[in-house]
This record gives sequence, structure tokens and C-alpha cells, in this order.
Amino acid sequence: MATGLSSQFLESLTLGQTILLFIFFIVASFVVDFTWQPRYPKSLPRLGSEDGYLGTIKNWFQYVTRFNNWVAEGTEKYGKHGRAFVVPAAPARPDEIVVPRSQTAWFLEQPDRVLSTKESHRDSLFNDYQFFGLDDQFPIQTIHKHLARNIISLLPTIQEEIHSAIEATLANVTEEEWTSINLWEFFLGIIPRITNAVLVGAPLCRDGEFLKNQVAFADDVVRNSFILMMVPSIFHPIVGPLVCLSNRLHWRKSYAVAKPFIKKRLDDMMKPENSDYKPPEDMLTWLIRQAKSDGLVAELNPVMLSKRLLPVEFAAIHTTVITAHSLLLDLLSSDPSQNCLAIIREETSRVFREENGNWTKRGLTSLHRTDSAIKESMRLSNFATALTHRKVIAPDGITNTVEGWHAPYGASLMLDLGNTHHDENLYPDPDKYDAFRFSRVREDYQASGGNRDPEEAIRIMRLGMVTTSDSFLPFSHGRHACPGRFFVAHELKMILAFLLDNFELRPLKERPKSFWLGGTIIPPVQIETEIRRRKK
Ligand code: HEM
Repeated sequence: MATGLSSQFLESLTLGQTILLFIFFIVASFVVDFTWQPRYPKSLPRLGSEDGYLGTIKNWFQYVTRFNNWVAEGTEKYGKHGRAFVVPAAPARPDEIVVPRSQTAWFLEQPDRVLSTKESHRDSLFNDYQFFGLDDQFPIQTIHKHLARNIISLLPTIQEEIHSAIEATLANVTEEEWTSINLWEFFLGIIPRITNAVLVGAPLCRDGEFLKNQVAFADDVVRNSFILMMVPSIFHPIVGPLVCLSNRLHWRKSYAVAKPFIKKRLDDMMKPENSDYKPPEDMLTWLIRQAKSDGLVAELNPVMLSKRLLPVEFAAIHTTVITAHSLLLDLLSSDPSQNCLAIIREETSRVFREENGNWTKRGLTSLHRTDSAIKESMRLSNFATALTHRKVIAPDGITNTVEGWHAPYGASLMLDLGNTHHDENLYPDPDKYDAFRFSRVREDYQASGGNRDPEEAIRIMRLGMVTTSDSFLPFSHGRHACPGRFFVAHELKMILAFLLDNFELRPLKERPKSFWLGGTIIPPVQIETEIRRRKK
């Protein structure tokens, strides 16, 4: 009866009425979204159009092109004077409260039960759809606990994988002729393989089909997060599963390849008669070991283990590809008078010789100029406006003890990375790629005898790229700072060392521009450069 009535109603509609109804439905769903979002106190200054329905709708449209500018404007007007401010967000996300740098300690010292990283990831990455409803805490905690602890013993594996991955990707590059390569494709060819040497080990880390689908999965997460945050939440139960069909497909394809390897590792580690078995040290082993010691039986099967890899594959691959790509663009377009490539090559090849061709932690951490060149690129060429977000999950909200404002349950708070990295009070000449900005300070200190006050000595020691602070945020800061950063630092140094020692690269006339989509850059993926094998 009801079906009959509704079909009669639909048949009676003219085209104009159908369009009007559709528009009404869309507007109503945006209004519902607006009503669901947390309300912030009027005392907090706002960027974008005025509050209210019309202003909010205007902000949603402008979010894609203006978010980054709003944060910059707010930081200039309020953040630099120690005041928090609000910037509009995409339709399905709460507006962001940007916490000023001077309040970083207050922000980071809040317990996870008040300001949650996990819930912020869950909402902004739409974990319920994209990661099949699985919480990302088990794999994240496993990486926190095991990666840094094992990194020294993994260095030979990482070195070998870097050398063979670069050789395989540049197999057709000769000494005689310059060959054109696409830099983005180059890094996409090597980084997933190197990353997976640490996540699943060989031979799976070299399997083209496995890697292709892990990269495709990471692409799905980025694209679908953007789609879902632009679509009103009321539609998510329909749109979410539909757009995330691609995630399921790519996971299935990668699982088809990985299953026999995961199953074998699981069998080898679980059989009581195998008590002497020493599994390779990689994330797969750590997940199994952790699940066994915590008695998490549900984790100990190939399907679950393969799904547990996904959040870390996502956290590791694109972040590193974008960082390495930006680094090379910055180096290749740097001021020729800085002689960046030659200086880095001199340092890396000298230390590599001293290490007798086997990188150690000591050798890698002594590459101060190379470290500085990477850190400076991460400072200057930030790929996101912010990488530290928290969701208020305390039922009564949180009160800021410095300014007195109150943020309710569901509010989103963030630290502004982009403008901190471009603040001239922190970094003189902030828009310049000054590759040896950080190593120069260290070298000057050492040249002066290195015996000035102890605080200065500590500051100099902490200038390396893995040390996070309230003025260097690409790996975030505090207890949820990236646990992969020690690996990344070693990896990028070894890549630069091998690349510069074995190949010559033609400089670029100028730094190719990236453009911003909301709070993230779209890198210039089309850029090519010429490369030639070095005559030895
Ligand atoms: C240049 C490359 C990388 C950058 C720029 C980067 C950046 C970050 C940032 C900013 C966070 C904090 C996110 C937040 O607070 O919401 C983070 C977290 C994380 N990263 Fe990385 N990352 C990189 C590479 C890696 C790699 C290679 C791995 C693993 C092998 C990794 C594993 C993780 C994990 C597990 C977390 C979650 C930590 C937590 O929530 O406690 N990352 N990363």
C-alpha cells in the first residue's frame, strides 16, 4: 500500500518538481549536518563567513580553495598573539579550533580520554568504511613498541632493499645518455618496496601485484576521505560502503598474494615444536608476537593480519613518497651557489667508505648536512596545513586553562604546522630552501670549541630531523609523534647516498609549484628530470 502510494507520488512529479525536490533534499541534509556539528563559544574568533546557515554553506564551498589561507590569516591575527581561533571545515567535519603554538604544551599534555588521536583518525579517515570498521590501535601500538627497538638490526635489510629497488627502477639508465625519469613514479617505484621490507619482509616486499594493490589502497583512503568529508554525514551509510568498494577490492587483491606468506609465518611461529624458530624481524612477526603475548586469539589468522597491515601501509607509503619527492624537487631547484648535491654526495660517500660499505646507526646519524637538507625540505615543503588533530571525547568537553574557552564533545582541535614552519621569527628567511640551515648551527658550535653553556649544547644536539618540537611538526609532537620517523630518516639518507653516488641528476630551472586542496597539497606529479649513470 505504502509502496503503491509512493510510486504514484513519484510518477505524478514533473521534471521541475523532481529537481526542486532533489535540491530541497540536498539542502535539508546539509542543514542536518550543520545542526549535528559541535557549537563553539562566540568568544573564539572565526575565519571565513559569519556563523549561521548561509555563512556555513558559503564556507563549505570555499573550504577546498581557502582553508590554507584561513589558517594563515588566523595565525597572523590571533595565533601569533597566543589566541586560539576557529576555521571552517568541510561539510561533514566539525570546524577546527586552531590552538596557538604558545599553547602546544597544554594541547599535548591532555590525556587520550579527553583529546583523542584515535577518534580523530577514525572520524577524519572514516575508518568504519575505509578500514572495514577495524580500530587502528593494535597495529599502531605494535609499531610504537617494536619498530624503533629493531631498527638497528634492520639496517642491512633496508640498505639492501634500497640498492636493489633503485637499480631495478633505473635499470635502463646508462652512462652514455641522459634518460628522462618522472620523479613521482621513481619514488612510487622504490618506497613501497623499501617500506614493505620492514612490514612484511622479502620476497613479498618485492611482489609487484602486492605492492600495486597496497598503493592503490592508500590512494583509495586519501580520495575517499576527501569525498566523504564533502558529502553530508546523513548520506554516509549509503555513500561510504559504495565508494569504499575500491578499498575492499584492493585489499582482496593484495591478500590473494600475501595469504600463503602470512599463513606460513603464522604456522612457523605458532607450532609448539618450532620453539627454536627465529622469524624475520618485520611488522608481520611483531603483530603475531604481540597477539600471542596479549592472548588476542582473534588476531591470529591471515585475514586479520593482512587487514592489520593496512593502517600502517597507509601511514607509511604516501607520507614518505611525498617527502622524498619534495626533497628532490627542493634539492634540484636549489640555488646553484649552495652546491647542495655535491656537498651531500661528499658527506654520504665519505662516511659510507668509512663504514666499509655497510651503513650503521652511527654512520647515518653522523650525516649532519644530509640530515639538515632533509629536515629543511620537510620544514619548507610541508604537504599539509596540519598533521596534529585531536577530537574532544570527554563527555563534558574541555576547558582551555590559558584563555578560558570551552570546547564541547566532538570538537576538533589542531596545531598549525604550515605557518609555524614559515614563521620568520622561528626561521629567518622562511621561504628559502636553505639546505644547511640546521647543520651550519652545529658546525659553528663545533668550530667555536663546543664548550659554551650546556643548554646550548642540548639545543644543538636536538637539531636533527627526528627531534620533534613545537616549531618542527612534520612528524607531529608528543606521545603520538610518528613512530616511523627513525626509519624514515635512515631510509631517506641511504636513498640520497646511493642515488648521488651512482647517478647524476640534471637540476631544475625552478621549484615546481604544488597546489592546495583543502588542507593538503597535490604534488606536481608530472615533473621529470634527466638522469645519467655516473662514470666510476
Ligand atoms: C616522511 C614520512 C612520514 C611522515 C611525514 C609521517 C608523519 C606522521 C605524523 C604527522 C603522525 C601523527 C599523526 C597524528 O597525530 O594524527 C604520524 C603517525 C604515525 N606514523 Fe608516521 N609519518 C611518516 C612515515 C611513517 C612510516 C614509514 C611509518 C611506519 C613504518 C609510520 C607510522 C606511523 C604510525 C603507526 C603513526 C600513528 C602514531 C599514533 O597515533 O600514536 N609513519 N606520522
